[in-house]
Amino acid sequence: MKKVLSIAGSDCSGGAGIQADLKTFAAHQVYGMSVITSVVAENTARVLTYQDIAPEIVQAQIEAVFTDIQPDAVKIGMLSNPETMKAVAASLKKWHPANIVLDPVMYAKNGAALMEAEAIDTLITDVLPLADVITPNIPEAIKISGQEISDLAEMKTAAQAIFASCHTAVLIKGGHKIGAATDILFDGQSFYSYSSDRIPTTNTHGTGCTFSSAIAAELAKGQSLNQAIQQAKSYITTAIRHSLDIGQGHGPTHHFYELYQAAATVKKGGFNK
Ligand SMILES: Nc1ncnc2c1ncn2[C@@H]1O[C@H](COP(=O)(O)OP(=O)(O)OP(=O)(O)O)[C@@H](O)[C@H]1O
Ligand SMILES: Cc1ncc(COP(=O)(O)O)c(N)n1
Repeated sequence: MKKVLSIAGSDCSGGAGIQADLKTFAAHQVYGMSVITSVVAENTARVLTYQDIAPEIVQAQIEAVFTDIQPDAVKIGMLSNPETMKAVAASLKKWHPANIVLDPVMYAKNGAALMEAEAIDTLITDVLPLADVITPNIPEAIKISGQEISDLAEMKTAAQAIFASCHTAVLIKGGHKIGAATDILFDGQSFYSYSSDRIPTTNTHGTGCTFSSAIAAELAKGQSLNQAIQQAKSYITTAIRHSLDIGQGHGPTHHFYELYQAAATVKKGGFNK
């Protein structure tokens, strides 16, 4: 069985962070592991507060995993401060795992900050270059690139600018744009586009976490980056289509193996909910 590690924050309400990642891994039938970077007191509507795990404990968790089990892919989510970023970067340099997918989490769906504003420089210089692909949403891509993004052409320009600074493939997610949910990948040479109709729902808590974990699971299974994103795009679209009306804010995406199978069928053109 393929093994995938998530290094991310904990969402006690179960929709985003480590909890979404482990559910996604289970649906993909890969063995999931977790290194917790921060404990976030949050629910579908708001973030109350969070407490970061000490950097040496983050490193010790990574050490515990890698001295025993070699992950086939690593997904990285919430890293709220420069010290945690540096600790994770040092561990990645030590163990140099294959297939690192980094979701540069800055805000929760409701707008609450999950990364300190001054950590952006460390993110860009120390962490992004270690990933194989990064998956910013539009507000995150604006912060990283320093460019405005209001349409697909500007998504492409921003992806090129981000690639120029970190030499890592960049997948900018269009979930925050009006219109179709179109994501753009720039791998340093070519652009690829992944699109689905926008599903009319506010139940999108954890979409970014789910998508990046699905990409990591597919890379662990040996798919190319383009294939992995195609499969993961079908999975996130299906998980949003079946999202749950739980809680008073943005309900969570839904995960189970049958959804993964259904998503695989969508890709072949046969599944139509
Ligand atoms: N309403 C929607 N309908 C269809 N696809 C969507 C919708 N919202 C988001 N997506 C897709 O979900 C994936 C995650 O994108 P999104 O921009 O929501 O990530 P994110 O903002 O990082 O998520 P989060 O805020 O949960 O961290 C992308 O493939 C995006 O196109
Ligand atoms: C621990 C953690 N990590 C990431 C997110 C972003 O996900 P979302 O924007 O869907 O709330 C989150 N809310 N909590």
